[in-house]
Amino acid sequence: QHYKYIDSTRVCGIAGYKAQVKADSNKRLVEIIKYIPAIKLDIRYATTNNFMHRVMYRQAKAYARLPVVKALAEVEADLKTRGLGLKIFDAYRPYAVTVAFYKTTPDTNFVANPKFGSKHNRGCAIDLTLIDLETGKELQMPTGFDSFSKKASANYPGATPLQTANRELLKTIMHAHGFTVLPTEWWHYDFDGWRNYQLADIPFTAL
Ligand SMILES: C[C@@H](N)C(=O)N[C@H](C)C(=O)O
Ligand SMILES: [Zn+2]
Repeated sequence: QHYKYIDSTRVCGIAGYKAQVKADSNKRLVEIIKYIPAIKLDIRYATTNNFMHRVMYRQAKAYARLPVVKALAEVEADLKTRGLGLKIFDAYRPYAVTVAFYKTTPDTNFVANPKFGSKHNRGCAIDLTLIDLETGKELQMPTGFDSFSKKASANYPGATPLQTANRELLKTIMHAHGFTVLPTEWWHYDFDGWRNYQLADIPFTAL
């Protein structure tokens, strides 16, 4: 496979991925819901309700590397004691989708540069928010998902006290379990060990 923005040796396809998993089973991309059954999914890129206004995924599924999902399970357990849960908007994202995003929205504050790829392409980034377990409703945050604006900044100072408290609670719990927030997007978290995982361009249907 030839890529416009990156040397193709830096992006693995299904054969390379299978070889990596054979050598190290922690490299597996696993379906998050199989490990965290109570998690809610709203996979926007499998719908037209996203900034591309196009269906980008053929399946509404969320995958991530096994250690990422184990860390997320700890987050979920921690939140459960507070009556809260998680809703996922996106997780592993094939590299080709990042390229498509960048072609329409070449703003690297909000869309990864395909020259470097996204942590999503490594199966090491999650876009998510908090929900109330009793009502199933999202907690109020400063903006909606993929609102590409200054208000989406992880430290935006102008949100209401409730929105700020919710955003900061998410940040505190995610940071305690090995994730770091993206400064420009309150909903995007990178797994701290992301360097150990290669960029991948494998459709969900092949996993
Ligand atoms: C597109 C948005 N949801 C996102 O994930 N942005 C970051 C910067 C990325 O593409 O990695
Ligand atoms: Zn993201």
